[in-house]
Amino acid sequence: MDDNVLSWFGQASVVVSVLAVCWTMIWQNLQHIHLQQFFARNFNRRARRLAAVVDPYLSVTFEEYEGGRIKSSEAFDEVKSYLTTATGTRGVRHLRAECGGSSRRDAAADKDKLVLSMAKGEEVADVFEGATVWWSAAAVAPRQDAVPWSRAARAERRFFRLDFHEKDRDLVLGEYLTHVRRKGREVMAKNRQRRLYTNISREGFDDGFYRDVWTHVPFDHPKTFDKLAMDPAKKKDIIADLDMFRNGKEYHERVGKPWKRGYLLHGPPGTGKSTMVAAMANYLKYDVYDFELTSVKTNTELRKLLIETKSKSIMVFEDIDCSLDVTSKRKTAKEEEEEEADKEKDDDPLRPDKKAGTKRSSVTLSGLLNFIDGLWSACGEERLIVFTTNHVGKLDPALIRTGRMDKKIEMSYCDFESFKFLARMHLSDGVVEAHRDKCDRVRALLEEVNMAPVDVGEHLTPKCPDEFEDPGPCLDRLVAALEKAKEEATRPGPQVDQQQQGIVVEDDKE
Ligand SMILES: Nc1ncnc2c1ncn2[C@@H]1O[C@H](COP(=O)(O)OP(=O)(O)OP(=O)(O)O)[C@@H](O)[C@H]1O
Ligand SMILES: [Mg+2]
Repeated sequence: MDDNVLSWFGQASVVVSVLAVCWTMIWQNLQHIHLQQFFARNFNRRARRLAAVVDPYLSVTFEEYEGGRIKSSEAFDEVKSYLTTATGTRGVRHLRAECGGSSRRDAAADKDKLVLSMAKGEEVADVFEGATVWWSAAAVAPRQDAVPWSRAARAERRFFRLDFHEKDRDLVLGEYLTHVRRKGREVMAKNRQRRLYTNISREGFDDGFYRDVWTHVPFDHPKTFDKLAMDPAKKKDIIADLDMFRNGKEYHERVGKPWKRGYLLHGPPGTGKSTMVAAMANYLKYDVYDFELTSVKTNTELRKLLIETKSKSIMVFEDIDCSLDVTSKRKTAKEEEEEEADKEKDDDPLRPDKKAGTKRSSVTLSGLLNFIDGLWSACGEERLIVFTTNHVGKLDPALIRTGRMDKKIEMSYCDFESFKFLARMHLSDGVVEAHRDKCDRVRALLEEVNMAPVDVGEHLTPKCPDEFEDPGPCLDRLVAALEKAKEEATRPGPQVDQQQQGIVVEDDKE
């Protein structure tokens, strides 16, 4: 009996083994005629059908970051803005409030306006052409095992989720989402608060892929072109150039050029370079990204900052000659690679020799050149890059060649036309005519000595309420200051730089 059972088991195991081998061979051959996929597909379809019966709802998520957290998602921002509309927040019990129009020049009603959106964990229903959809705001908590110095891993991942019935699939994924994005963009334009961004330095704990590579305040600079003293023809020329740029989408597409333009503003201190940037931003209604290069440690970090800038913006590099070595002989690619690797090591917070508080800008000239017109410079559109400097002669020619800096504007000392403009702005419209003698004296002195508009403006500023009524003392102060400057300039010793009067605009047309 025992022997029989054993032999039966033996035979059965042989049969099973043979069957297994046969099945493997047949299965492998079936792959060639795609039957395996056919079975798999059929099975999946059945599983999906079963799931659809149990749960007929589909969902779409809109994550805050795309491209491996490199770039914030436009779709996320559009959905967020869409959900701030009355439809988007109806029935929501917990709302988030942010300031709307905050400009000093906004009407009082706009100034008090709050933009309301739903808080995390809330859900809201929306109806579109008879279909009901549900939006919810959620966030995934940071990983518990996240390395302490990795901000990306430590930051929560926010997203919006859209749920809808399968029968509305085409309507929702087609028309509804297009409607949401379009409406969201409209709301963004309406609530748009212009911003001044800065890249603050985070010593140690920063891997750069954090959502806050830029921090910002509302951009509320009061300077406009009609408050900027300069040759009217030159001003008109700059404004026309900005208009051409703003309306140049089609042109840039046609010639296959990234939609950006470089401006170099150079001239002595106090001649209005930074003021010009503010006037440009106000004219174009763009945001301003103020690049503090001394806080940027590597070329890679500079690229991350570039990626995180938005369209319709001005990227400013103030005093570029002071921020990094733009005059040195360029290094070989290998030298730069080694230097970059060294800096990456320097940034490691766990490095024992890392000294807190040591600060250095290690962006190289080639890093900056790549920033301006390398491959990455084409991500994003409608952006101006502005460099300002007091010493244009110190800059490497490659940095300011046409294509990188398309328009070069020299800001110079005050001439008589600029003086008249400043006098009318600071004092009154008829001041030049009412004080002809004093103004003639100013004219003669301005032909002999250099004075920056900032100083002329300071002397002309009334120092007490009476001086608004009688601007004579302001003009006297200016005459006295100019005479003193003339005396100092004629005294034996180092010669004062006699720069060309007025504001000179050189234009490198493409
Ligand atoms: N051309 C100008 N028209 C009107 N105001 C001017 C002009 N130039 C300078 N100012 C005034 O002088 C002040 C300083 O100007 P601004 O900061 O623009 O000079 P800058 O050229 O950027 O100087 P720096 O080279 O030191 O950075 C500002 O408050 C501005 O209002
Ligand atoms: Mg300046």
